[in-house]
Amino acid sequence: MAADTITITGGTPLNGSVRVRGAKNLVTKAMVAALLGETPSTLRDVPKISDVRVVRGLLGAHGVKITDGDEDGELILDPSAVESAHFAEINAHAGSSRIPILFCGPLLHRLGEAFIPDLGGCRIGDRPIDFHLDVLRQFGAIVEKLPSGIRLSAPQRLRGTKVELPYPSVGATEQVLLTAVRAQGTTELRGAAIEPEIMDLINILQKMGAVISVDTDRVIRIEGVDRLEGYTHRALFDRNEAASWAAAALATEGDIFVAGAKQAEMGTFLNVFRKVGGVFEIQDDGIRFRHPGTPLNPVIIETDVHPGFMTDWQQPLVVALTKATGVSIVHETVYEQRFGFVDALIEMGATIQVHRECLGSQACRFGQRNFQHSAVISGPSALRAADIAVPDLRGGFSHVVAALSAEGASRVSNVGIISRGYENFFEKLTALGANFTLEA
Ligand SMILES: CC(=O)N[C@H]1[C@@H](OP(=O)(O)OP(=O)(O)OC[C@H]2O[C@@H](n3ccc(=O)[nH]c3=O)[C@H](O)[C@@H]2O)O[C@H](CO)[C@@H](O)[C@@H]1O
Ligand SMILES: C=C(OP(=O)(O)O)C(=O)O
Repeated sequence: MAADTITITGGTPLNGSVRVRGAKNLVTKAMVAALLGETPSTLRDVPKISDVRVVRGLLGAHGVKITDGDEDGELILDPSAVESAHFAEINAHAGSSRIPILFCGPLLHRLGEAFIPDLGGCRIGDRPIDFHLDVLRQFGAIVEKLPSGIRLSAPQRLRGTKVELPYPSVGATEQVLLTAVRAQGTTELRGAAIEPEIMDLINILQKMGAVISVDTDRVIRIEGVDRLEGYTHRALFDRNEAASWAAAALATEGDIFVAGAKQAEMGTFLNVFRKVGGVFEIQDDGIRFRHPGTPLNPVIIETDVHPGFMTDWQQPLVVALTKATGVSIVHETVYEQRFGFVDALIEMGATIQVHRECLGSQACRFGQRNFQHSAVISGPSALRAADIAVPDLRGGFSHVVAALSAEGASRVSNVGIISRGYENFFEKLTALGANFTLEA
């Protein structure tokens, strides 16, 4: 279903079961890693989301042959005929994803050149790529800013280096990993991000023949090798999707079993879910999340890099916090502009104020810089229907959940963006008993 506007009649709790497959934030990078292998790779549990389609198109434009395997969600990626692609072709495929920047290291190793297209991704801050370009330069890449975009070249083999990131960026850490594994010599990365998706990417690279050790205090050491093989891997589950459905269960007073969710990668979320009053049951094949049937509690949260409270969990949870009795505070420390989505919630009757100050125990990078990055949510509020437009992926999920928990019929436009990160979103809503119609 490709409809972009949905009419939702709220008031029905979401009850039932949904299954999450491989994480958007791992699967797409695993697909890029296949470029590094001399032999084909097999990736399992790949969800049908638009970010996967974008990366598939971009790999195809570079000569990678991708076929579906026998199992549903299995991709075979054959990189034996990798070739350069033209700027126009790359830009045409780059779409709404941020992943194209991660092609740089593998393409520099294989072809000696790479182009960086216009990047997509959610507009929740400036999202510069300075860390990426700085580390690529440190490996020996030449970065040229041309009128048509950024071209990178590696006249000689890239060399291992000592890198220290100013902030534990997920993407820049992956950039270092995907570049260092085939560079000459050892790379030491300090200030690395250590999100579970990064650890799973390291698992994949190790299967390919890489030598990577994760030390204490955000230090990762990579010993470059001359050759990597293809891998076979089942992707880590999408903990961000799982957290979204958990928040939806709370906001709609429902009960949702998320098949495929696992405790280990969700510990920080589960603590907060419990503090809000949510009830969860860890089972062998998933986690059941439900509303307690009594009023929800307010909480104070600061988003942070792993093992902190993930920023991508914040937006869906805020909807549930509009229903809690008392004042909740969310201090967003990862992105400077991630509260645009609350305007729609306010229009629907939520009481939310957004502040420039750091309302938390840590002064973050955005304090004193005029970014509205702390939200104060006072509840409980009975939300009412409105006509709203989805601003970004998680904001979109939140808007849909707000409409599902509101009284009356809401019209939510631009819902197509939600397919960037949620597989079979409308089918899942139907399975959970949501009352909605899609505009043709
Ligand atoms: C596809 C993917 O995996 N997306 C995830 C990834 O995004 P992404 O990899 O883009 O996020 P980063 O961790 O790099 O960004 C974190 C912060 O660092 C800043 N920064 C980053 C790079 C840079 O060169 N310069 C710079 O200043 C960003 O503007 C942001 O404020 O990690 C984020 C943080 O967990 C998640 O919210 C995204 O879902
Ligand atoms: C911010 C997100 O993703 P991206 O980096 O792909 O925009 C997200 O998944 O919430």
